[in-house]
Amino acid sequence: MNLVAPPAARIGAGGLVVDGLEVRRGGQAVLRGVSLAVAPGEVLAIEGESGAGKTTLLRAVAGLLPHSGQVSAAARPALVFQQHALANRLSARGNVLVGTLGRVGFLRATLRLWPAAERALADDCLERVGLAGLGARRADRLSGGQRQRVAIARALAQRAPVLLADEPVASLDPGNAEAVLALIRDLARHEGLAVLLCLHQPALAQRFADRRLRLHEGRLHPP
Ligand SMILES: Nc1ncnc2c1ncn2[C@@H]1O[C@H](COP(=O)(O)OP(=O)(O)OP(=O)(O)O)[C@@H](O)[C@H]1O
Repeated sequence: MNLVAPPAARIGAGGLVVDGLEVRRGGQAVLRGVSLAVAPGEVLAIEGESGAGKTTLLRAVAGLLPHSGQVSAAARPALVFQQHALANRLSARGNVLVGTLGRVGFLRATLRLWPAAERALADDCLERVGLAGLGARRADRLSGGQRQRVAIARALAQRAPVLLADEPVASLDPGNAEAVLALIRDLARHEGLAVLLCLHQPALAQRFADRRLRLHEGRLHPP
């Protein structure tokens, strides 16, 4: 087993524990018994060359890929992707409200009958990511950095205890990349989120993550 974890006492009810994760894609073993743990308030960065299996790891942890092994989290993790995956025609607030779908229900969401409390939460999430006042702006009229902040606000609106972020700054310029990673780190610290993120750039991982691991040949190693 490839167990790389902080002291067990640090993993509270809100953290993430992955044990013996195995995933095959296209007939090949991509993950071969990956185990890790992320405590609430902690940022764990996964590095690795292209094709190492970083996206596969996050998608399996999110329950989006068939796998064997155990994934334990208090609730379904929230996901932030490299390409934001925002609905362009919706406002920033509308995109954040999508994060509340699990509570509000598809029918009310389709009719845009969002409860006042969820609208207030969406505005609060936008404020927490530094976008107060931009709630009404269409997503396709936001900058790349602002769009990634909306994606993070949408994840916050899910109220998930675990945030999975796949190359969240790959499409951003260096200044925006640092600002978004600082935001993710601060949200972990102040709101107790357990954050598992994939990053290409070791220098950024070194600056913004509490711990780093490298995925190589299907297993986790020290960086
Ligand atoms: N849909 C798929 N079907 C079959 N094999 C796949 C599929 N998606 C990815 N793979 C393979 O799984 C392996 C891991 O891919 P993955 O996308 O997880 O790597 P990655 O580390 O995220 O790469 P990158 O940094 O380039 O995004 C690769 O060998 C890839 O070719």
